[in-house]
Amino acid sequence: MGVLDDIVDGVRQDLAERQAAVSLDRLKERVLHVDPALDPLPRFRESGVSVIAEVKRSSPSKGALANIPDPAALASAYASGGAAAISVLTERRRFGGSLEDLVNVRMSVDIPVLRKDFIVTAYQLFEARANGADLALLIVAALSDFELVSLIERAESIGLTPLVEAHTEEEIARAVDAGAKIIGVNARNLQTLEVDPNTFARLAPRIPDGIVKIAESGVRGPHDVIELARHGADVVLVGEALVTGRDPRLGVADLVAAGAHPALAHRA
Ligand SMILES: O=P(O)(O)OC[C@@H](O)[C@@H](O)c1c[nH]c2ccccc12
Repeated sequence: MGVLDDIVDGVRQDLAERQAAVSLDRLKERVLHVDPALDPLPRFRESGVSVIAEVKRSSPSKGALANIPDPAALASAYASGGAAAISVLTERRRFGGSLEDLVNVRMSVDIPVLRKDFIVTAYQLFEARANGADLALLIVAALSDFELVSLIERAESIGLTPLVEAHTEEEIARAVDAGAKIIGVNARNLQTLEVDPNTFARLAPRIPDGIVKIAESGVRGPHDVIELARHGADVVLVGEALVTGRDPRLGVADLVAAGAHPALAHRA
């Protein structure tokens, strides 16, 4: 069994506890009363590479990365550095996240917020929206085609924008067929946790025009952003380099600056 299956097992156990505590009907009721979701697409489609900055305490590959006593303060710093959106890891066992982190980040910024988790049921989408998320991650490798299509449709029906993550050519085809409007190419293989820095360059040509292309994982700094821009990235999603870096605001600002000149960068 790969790492992904292990993680999803743990996620299902935690989920069962939350489902016992809060009914789906209760969540649906809460969804009716939250502020409407923000649409991230216009900003993602602007010229230049947008940056999604991630609140990430630890990871299965590296263990503890950063303390992050105040995720809201970190998110505000990211926003003032020019982030287009904030990603919040809400998975508890391996990433040290929580829905509370999501709520705190939501209250501190007015840009779109992504719930980054291992979403396998509609319940988690309602949770995401009830707690203020604007986007939700859907990982192709963790879902059947039927689940993927259903979760995309359900997400959109409650105003959540799905970010559909793929790591192989086949997964990209599945994401496209399922109707994804935003595809994240994860350079990390979630079964082995290895990062292949060429993944985006290799797979981006398989993503049809009109679909937003996000390069995820292993982005270390401005140089990588320029390289990914040359290969057609609209957005980069960065966690580790920002949470372990010196200054989150400046860290984001440097990445944004590197991605700001696509006219030059795209001329591969
Ligand atoms: O910390 P990095 O290497 O910058 O990566 C961020 C993000 O891509 C990574 O956290 C991630 C991508 N897809 C995921 C799915 C689940 C959990 C985490 C992830």
